[in-house]
Amino acid sequence: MAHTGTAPSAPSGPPGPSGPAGPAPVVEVRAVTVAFGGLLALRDIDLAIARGERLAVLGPNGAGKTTLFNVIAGDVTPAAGSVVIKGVECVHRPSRYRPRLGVARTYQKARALAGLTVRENIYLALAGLRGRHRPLWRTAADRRMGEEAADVAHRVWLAGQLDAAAGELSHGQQRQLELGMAIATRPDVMLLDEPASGLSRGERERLVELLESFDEELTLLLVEHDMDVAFRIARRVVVMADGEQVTAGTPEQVRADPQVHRIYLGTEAPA
Ligand SMILES: Nc1ncnc2c1ncn2[C@@H]1O[C@H](COP(=O)(O)OP(=O)(O)OP(=O)(O)O)[C@@H](O)[C@H]1O
Repeated sequence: MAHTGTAPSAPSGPPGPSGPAGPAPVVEVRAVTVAFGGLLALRDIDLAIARGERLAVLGPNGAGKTTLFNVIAGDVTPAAGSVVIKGVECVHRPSRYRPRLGVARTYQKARALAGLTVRENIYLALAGLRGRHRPLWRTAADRRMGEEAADVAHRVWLAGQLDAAAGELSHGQQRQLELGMAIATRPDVMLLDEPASGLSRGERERLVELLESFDEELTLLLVEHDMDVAFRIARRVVVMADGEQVTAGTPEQVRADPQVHRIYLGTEAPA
């Protein structure tokens, strides 16, 4: 079985319900196998994520990172295994069920509607949270929604852009809006799909600072190609290759692991 490590708050004992080993993980992936035809994209993967963890999944192309992410997000149903979120078995529940369990995700490609303002896009996320489908002008007339939207924008450093069209924002600001639309759903767990992709160096720096500013109770799982970004955000890093875990540990441990250098970077670890 490919163990991808145990959450730091539950250092001993198998992943499972709350007990002497510590609080139950907020997300548990148990013995998950995903097959695409004859290809095993994930092989018997276990992963336990504690509340408030900052976890990055790294690995070369085709390692299975996105597939693991999609299994947790409910976009891929495994051939075997289970996904338990806050104690609820949800491997066969579709992705639209995840927000009810406090799980939000971001996408590599911006999902915000370019013709709407930052405020209006956040309204859409807030309305989705409440399961309401009502015209935007009615939402805009709701003072409490207005205050909430302003608060969300403030939390993702877009307070000054509330009335700007999403399509006119810089790439980095669009990523901030994407995070804001996820934050608006008041998640316990945020799944970040390559949050740094396509960003300039300065924008990546800002992204790291923004993610570090989030409430420490918020659990972050990111799949990221940019090792620098991943190592700075994550407190634990899981490295995958060929659908299996290669290693897991703190960024320092993973950075120094010769296996990682061989398999992931194709080089030897620096002396
Ligand atoms: N929908 C699919 N149908 C068939 N094969 C797939 C599908 N999705 C992924 N795969 C295959 O599963 C394996 C794992 O892919 P996955 O996208 O999870 O890897 P990854 O680590 O995210 O790679 P990358 O960094 O390139 O995105 C790859 O061999 C990929 O070609």
